[in-house]
Amino acid sequence: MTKSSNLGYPRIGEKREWKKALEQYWKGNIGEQELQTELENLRLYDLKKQKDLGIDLIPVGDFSLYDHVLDTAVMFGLIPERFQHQDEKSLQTYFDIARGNKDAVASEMTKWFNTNYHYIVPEVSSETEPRLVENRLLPYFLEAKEKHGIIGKPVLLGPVSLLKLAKGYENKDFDKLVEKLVPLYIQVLQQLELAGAEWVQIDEPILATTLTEYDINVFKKVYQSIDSKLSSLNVLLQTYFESVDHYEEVVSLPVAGIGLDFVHDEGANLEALKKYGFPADKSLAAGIINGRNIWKDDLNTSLTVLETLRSFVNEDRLIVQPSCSLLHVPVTVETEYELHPQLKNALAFADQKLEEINLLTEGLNKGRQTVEKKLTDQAHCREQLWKSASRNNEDVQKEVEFWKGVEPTREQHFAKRQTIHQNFFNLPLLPTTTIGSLPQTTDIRQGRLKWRRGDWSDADYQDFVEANIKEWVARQEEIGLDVLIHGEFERNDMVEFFGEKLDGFAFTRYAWVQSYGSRCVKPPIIYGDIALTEPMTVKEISFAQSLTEKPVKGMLTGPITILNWSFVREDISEFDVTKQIALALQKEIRALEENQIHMIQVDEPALREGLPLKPKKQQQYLDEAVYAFKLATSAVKNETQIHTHMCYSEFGEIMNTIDELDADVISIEAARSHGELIADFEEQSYEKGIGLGVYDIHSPRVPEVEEMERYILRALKVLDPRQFWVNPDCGLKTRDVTETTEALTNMVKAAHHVREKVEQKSMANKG
Ligand SMILES: CN1c2c(nc(N)[nH]c2=O)NC[C@@H]1CNc1ccc(C(=O)N[C@@H](CCC(=O)N[C@@H](CCC(=O)N[C@@H](CCC(=O)O)C(=O)O)C(=O)O)C(=O)O)cc1
Ligand SMILES: N[C@@H](CCS)C(=O)O
Ligand SMILES: [Zn+2]
Repeated sequence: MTKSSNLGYPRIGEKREWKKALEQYWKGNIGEQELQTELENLRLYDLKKQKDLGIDLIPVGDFSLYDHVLDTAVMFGLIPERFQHQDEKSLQTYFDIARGNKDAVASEMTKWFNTNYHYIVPEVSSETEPRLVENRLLPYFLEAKEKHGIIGKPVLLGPVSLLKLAKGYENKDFDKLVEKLVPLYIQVLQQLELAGAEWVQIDEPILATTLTEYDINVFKKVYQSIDSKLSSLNVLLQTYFESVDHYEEVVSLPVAGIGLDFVHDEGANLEALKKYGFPADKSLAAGIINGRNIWKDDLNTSLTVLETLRSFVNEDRLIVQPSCSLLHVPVTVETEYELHPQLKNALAFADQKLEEINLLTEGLNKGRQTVEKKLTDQAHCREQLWKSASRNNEDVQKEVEFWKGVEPTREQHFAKRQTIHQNFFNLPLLPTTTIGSLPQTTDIRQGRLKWRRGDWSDADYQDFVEANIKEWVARQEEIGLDVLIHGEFERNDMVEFFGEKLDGFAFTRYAWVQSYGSRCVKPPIIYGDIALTEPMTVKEISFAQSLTEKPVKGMLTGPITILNWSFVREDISEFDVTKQIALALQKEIRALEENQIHMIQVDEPALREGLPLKPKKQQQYLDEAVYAFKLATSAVKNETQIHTHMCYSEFGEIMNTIDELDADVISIEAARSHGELIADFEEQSYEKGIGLGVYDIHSPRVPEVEEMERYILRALKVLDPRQFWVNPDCGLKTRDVTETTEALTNMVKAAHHVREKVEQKSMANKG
């Protein structure tokens, strides 16, 4: 019999119970015991649901109190030195590493491969001595067994991926560190074996990236050692997000099962399997349902792929599963009462995906005819949406066609624009600004809720938003910032907000997905052709500008970020969707200019995240990203200064692309990654305006003036003061009013101190 399996279930709960419990705990409103009880209830509910949905191999230990990479690091004693004096098993230490405390900065946070999920980067030095602090999988395994009679499949991030994702050690010490970790992994696995586990899923997502022969040899050694120490426990080596480059070697690793993604990378894993076969003594866990999108699957095609796989793999050794953990999709479509039925019928979130897996497994085990009717019904639901009028907006399609082959370019080169901007804005050296959002307090979110529920009229809500803008324009002036922002108070999220305003997007009520820690996002759904029907941001930004003599930066989200942070239709290319978004933004930018907004920031924080994992696909993606950004931003007047912003990714390798965007100023996160980005500018020259974040906005800690001064001075070792801007790492929506006011006041002081130093130096040089 073929089995069904899941790789990971969303941890946040149907109504974000997880997030609410965590935040209540952090605020001190509930204690640790209450938090743990709340989370246990949630876990047990989710386990039961998966069991009821008919899943044979249910993951345990995929749950986390913050992030699974942090869990694995802490479990093996990979605790940053600055937290080592704290109790290594305490919840306080765990959360402090993730969030920082008043004495110590948090660990870096970065994107989990090409997703909008962020993990906490483990800090490992060449001298680190890992040790098993506690086997955190064991209680999860026992809980599932005792409470629901489920023999769960513990999930664990593998040692090679863990170290590849970590930072702080020299490459030459990689082997040595892996060797130290392996016996600890073995201990964990042996304890699970003893407790009765039959399968364990070891995630090695790094196998879907490009690795060297050397790395592959490390894999061989690691899994050989693990295999030699286990007797009954079956190791399932799990890969996801792309195909594996070294197919033959990967499937030959000494493990009981291999998990492969049969959804992404245009069937490359399937091709490799057909060419090289699959070892007869291993199980194949076939990732056949897309864990990254929310569309109902084309089950007919998937069943055909599975039937092909079955001709290579014995039916008892075939496992049907999603392509990756369901962490990246919302929990259930059931509660989306307000969606148009045509759209709702075409959607599958985590629970519906598990139903699809069950159905495919049944189709394999009992024959296609037993599920034929359900397959036909599902195909019909898909077709209804596919051929709907929303996908046929002729005006939009003609405009996209018109731009084909046209290279959008600004009228003047940067050097000329720079002079025009200097005269136009007359900003001081090291101008200070922020990234766009200001604190989204409970008061603001409650106000929006009242408006959405109809307790407030549109006019009430508009007055409320304007009152906040007014208060904060005054506060920004008082603090002494040079370039102001309106604060994004009217926005629930930087992508969802635009999705709500543009044609072709649908938005949901509960379809949340974890982004980092307790923070969630509700990606809008791009189901049709995208069009701008009326200006989206002009009212609030013009209002802010009317209150001050200082420039107010208009604030938009860029085409690639809107694309990457939405769930996207699959009937046309992503590039065509991006161009539709870019053309809508082009119109919005024109409207802002017509309303006297001369500085416009077009955020692209997801540009780097979306970089394909396979190098062969990267250049095309980057070219398309540049094209879309320029399509949105190039048609502006010479005096208009275009800004962009990026955060929480590795930027070194895309510096050329950043330059090609031709934005006049870019602000990039740098402080949370502990200043690492500055080194990239030692190797590469960059001439346009740039603000490297001088403080981490994800930590409640308010940085001192001197600390930020040091950041600025460090950056000025490699960047010219005439190009440098002073700003935080990212938007301030997650911070409170006091923290924000204090931190920005300190930031402005730091900028002024350095400005004076630079001016004195320049005078001295002239003298
Ligand atoms: C910059 N980042 C973003 C990413 N992705 C995005 N799509 N958006 C981003 O901004 N990826 C990279 C980073 C990740 N950073 C963040 C930062 C902050 C958040 C965040 O704060 N998320 C909020 C949800 C925001 C939101 O939509 N809020 C709604 C309110 C929804 C709600 O909870 N309503 C309640 C009632 C209101 C209440 O009582 O508070 C309800 O319906 O019950 C709004 O403002 O209207 C979060 O809470 O997690 C995300 C990513
Ligand atoms: N303008 C946005 C960018 C976040 S990446 C903000 O400030 O929140
Ligand atoms: Zn940002």
